[in-house]
Parts: sequence; C-alpha cells; structure tokens
Amino acid sequence: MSKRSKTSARILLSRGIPSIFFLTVVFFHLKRNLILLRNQGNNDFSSIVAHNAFEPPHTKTPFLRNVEKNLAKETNPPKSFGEQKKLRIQSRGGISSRELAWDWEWIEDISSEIGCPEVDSEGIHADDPKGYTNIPTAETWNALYRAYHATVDPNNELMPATEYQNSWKVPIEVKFKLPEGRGVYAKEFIPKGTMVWSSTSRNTATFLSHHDRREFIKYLMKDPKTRHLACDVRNWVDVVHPPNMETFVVCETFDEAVLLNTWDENKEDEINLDTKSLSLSADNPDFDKYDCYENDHYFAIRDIQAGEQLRIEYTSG
Ligand SMILES: C[S@@+](CC[C@H](N)C(=O)[O-])C[C@H]1O[C@@H](n2cnc3c(N)ncnc32)[C@H](O)[C@@H]1O
Repeated sequence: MSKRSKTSARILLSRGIPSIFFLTVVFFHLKRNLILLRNQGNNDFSSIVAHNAFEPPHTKTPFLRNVEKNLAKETNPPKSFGEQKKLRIQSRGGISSRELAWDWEWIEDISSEIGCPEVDSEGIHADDPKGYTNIPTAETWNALYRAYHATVDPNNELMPATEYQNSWKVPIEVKFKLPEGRGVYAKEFIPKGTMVWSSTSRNTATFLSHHDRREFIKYLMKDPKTRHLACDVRNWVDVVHPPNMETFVVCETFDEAVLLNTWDENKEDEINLDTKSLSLSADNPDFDKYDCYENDHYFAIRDIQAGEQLRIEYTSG
C-alpha cells in the first residue's frame, strides 16, 4: 500500500468511524423524538409506552421519562372513592329492572321462612309478639356492615366504611312507641334550617347486583343473633335510578335514619324534616358525589323541640 493510501486509511479510522458512530446516534435520537412528537399531536401515547416498555430504563431520555410519568398520571390518576363507585356502576351495569331490584317475591318467601313480623303503612301491629321492638345499637349497625363486606362481590363493593359512623349533626335517640314502632327523636332543640343528617357512601351501602343483596340477607339469616335483622333490612331498602343510567341500584342505610317515620295526613304540623340533594363543594367532609342517594340530606323545615319525633315525607321509589 502506498504512503498516501496509508494516510487516507488512518484519517478514515481516526475521524470517519467516530463521525459515523456520532451520526448514527443522532439519527436514532431524532427518530425517537419524531415518533414522540407525531404521537403527541395525535394525543396517543400508547405506542411510545409500548415501544419503550422493553428498553432498559437508562436508555430513556429525560424528556421521554417525563412524558411517561405524565402519561402514567393521566391513565392511572389516583381515584377518589366516588370516582371508583361511578366506574364500578358503569362497568358492572347495576340491576336491569326496578322489579328485580326490589326482588319482592324472594323477599316474601324468606320473610315467611323466618316468620318476620307484619308491617304495613298503618304501623306496627301492637299485638304482634315478634314486633319490631328491638332498639338498634352500634353493634346492630356493625352487624350490617360485616354482612355487607362478607358477602358483596369485591368488584361490586362501594362502601369504604367497615363500621358504624355517627352521621347525625344533632343529638338524637331512638324510642319505641305505638303505632309507628321505633322512631327517631330530637334530644335537643333544633333550629329551623339545621341540617340534621346527610347520606354518604360511608353510611349507605349500594348493591349493584340482585345476587349480592340476596347473599347479604342470607348471611344475616344464618346467625341466630342477626336473623331478625333480615326482616328489618327488607323495610330499610330503597331502589334508585342513578342519573344517566339505564339500570337500578339498591340503597340501604346502616344507621338510625332508616327509622325515621312519616307524618299522619291529619296532622300536618307533624312533619318537620325535608330532604334535598346537597350541593357541597369538594372540600366539604360530607362531599360524596356518587353516594347511593346523591348526598341527600335532611334539614329542619321548622323549629323542632327537644323530645319531638323527627318525621319525613316518604317518597315511593
Ligand atoms: C322505614 S320504617 C320506619 C321505622 C319503623 N317504625 C320501625 O320500627 O322499623 C317505615 C314503617 O314505619 C311505620 N310508620 C312510619 N310512619 C308511620 C306513621 N305515621 N303511622 C303509622 N306507622 C308509621 C310503617 O309501618 C312503615 O312501614
């Protein structure tokens, strides 16, 4: 090889190969960022993530790492309980008909199997030896929370609380008086306009499937200590049609609000509570957008004296 050729080869080795290597690195870097920009334009980051999922982390540029971090936030944002509930109702579908949600036929069968006391709109039968005379305590409500969490399919669970919460904003007590049976009484004077109770997913269970609700009732029936509660929960239930949904869900409150009686048509003054949906701001501790009852709350429509029974208007579901 001539001296000239040797010099050319040396130049090629010392400058050309590093240049080719440099250009190759620049080429792949640009190619990757072009894909990124193109996908950013389409608002579609999925291919980038898929592409990079197989690369060791050290090969990712800080820019790409940042995009991935933002994407992870976007696709997996921390979900509030309310958001989880909405997604679950949407994905599980709820119950297809109102009739199925009430499940009256099955409820009638188990009522006669247990021998539940008769209840009608006229009140509790005074001479019924098995009448609803039991005054629930925190332990009673806790038994319902336990039954719910023990039976409801985990994918359908929409109640974060596992034990009784006192959701009353005013002091109350439960007493038994005929003909209505158990009722809720004010322990102190309540001024007109006071909010006395509000529904949240902490005190109100949601059943998304008719099977779950049956399992819940059967669970209560198995234990002699809670068997009578299977009769009670029949009367404490409500069927709700969530907004923008074709299907139904079953709401069951696990506290004294289920014992609120209504008023006698001939005694108009008796009614003292009304219900409204809350328009709470998100920072309010009671804010719970996807509560079964849409954050319904009861408020005093007039001054209520200490010792007076709290009464609501019943609405048919
Ligand atoms: C949701 S429960 C209320 C709690 C019920 N008192 C109890 O002890 O379980 C509804 C039932 O209470 C009774 N009730 C409510 N308001 C009444 C009223 N003003 N007069 C007679 N009975 C009433 C009816 O038997 C009704 O079906």
